[in-house]
Amino acid sequence: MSVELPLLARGKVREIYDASTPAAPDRLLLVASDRISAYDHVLPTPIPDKGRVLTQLSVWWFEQLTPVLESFGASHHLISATDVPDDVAGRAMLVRRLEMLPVECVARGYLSGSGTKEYARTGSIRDVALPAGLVEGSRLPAPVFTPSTKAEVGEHDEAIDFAAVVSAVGAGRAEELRELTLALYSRGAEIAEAAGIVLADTKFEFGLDGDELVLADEVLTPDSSRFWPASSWSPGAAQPSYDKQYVRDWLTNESGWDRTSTPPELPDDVVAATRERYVTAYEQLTGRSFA
Ligand SMILES: Nc1ncnc(-c2cnn(Cc3cccc(F)c3)c2)c1Cl
Repeated sequence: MSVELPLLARGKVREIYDASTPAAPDRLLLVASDRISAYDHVLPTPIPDKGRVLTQLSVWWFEQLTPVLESFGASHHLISATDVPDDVAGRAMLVRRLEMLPVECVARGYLSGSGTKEYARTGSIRDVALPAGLVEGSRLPAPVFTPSTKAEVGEHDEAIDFAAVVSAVGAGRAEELRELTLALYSRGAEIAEAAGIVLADTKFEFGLDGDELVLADEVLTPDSSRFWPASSWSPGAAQPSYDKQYVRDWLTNESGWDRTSTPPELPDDVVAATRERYVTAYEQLTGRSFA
């Protein structure tokens, strides 16, 4: 793939390019690859169309969430998902370049992953006390804002408390981030639930355009969120991932991989089933067929 623009950053499964021109400065191109990561490793086998499905899902969510953003006097960074280079058609977004805020804005509606461990130790998540008796996969009484700092490439994000957010962005902006994060999550979870998908948690990134708060990055995709099939939701154990479970199960039960060396290639049937999960999630959520 040869996007003839200066590469600014490369994530595990995405790249970001400088798309500014003298006529249109302060623009970036966010490109989603077909790469998939599991157990903190980028796998060698691409999932055909994963980049396109997740990009088109973000585009659709930007449309759905615009009323929530506007109610906060905020906006999103998407300029165009069609005015992009041919060789990344459908899997790239032309966006406004923002001054990114140094906070990963995570909202959790369910107990899972690091949240379960924190709850087991303290009976709460950050500064939010929770009822006793919750287990892995339990729905929380109300969604919780659990911010973290952006880690260096390859490291895990580090949990921070609300006071640290205030230190980073000021009290007013911190409160706005928490309220907007929770409102966007709640709207997303409501739409997902109607489509048979549990949106267990998600991570938003925001930036500033002048003094305006802007929703950035990818939004409510299975890479930035935990998607669980509602039909199999059963608190008390780790919930199956809507999109990555075939890959995780094969890697754990069939491949013999030791989870430290370079991961093996995926078999064709696991690739095909995983592609189908991404397409199905898109079609169930949006009601649109994936071209
Ligand atoms: N609108 C924006 N303005 C300024 N910066 C960003 C920005 C920087 N980094 N990221 C995360 C990321 C997205 C993809 C590939 C990567 F390597 C990293 C997003 C954005 Cl989205």
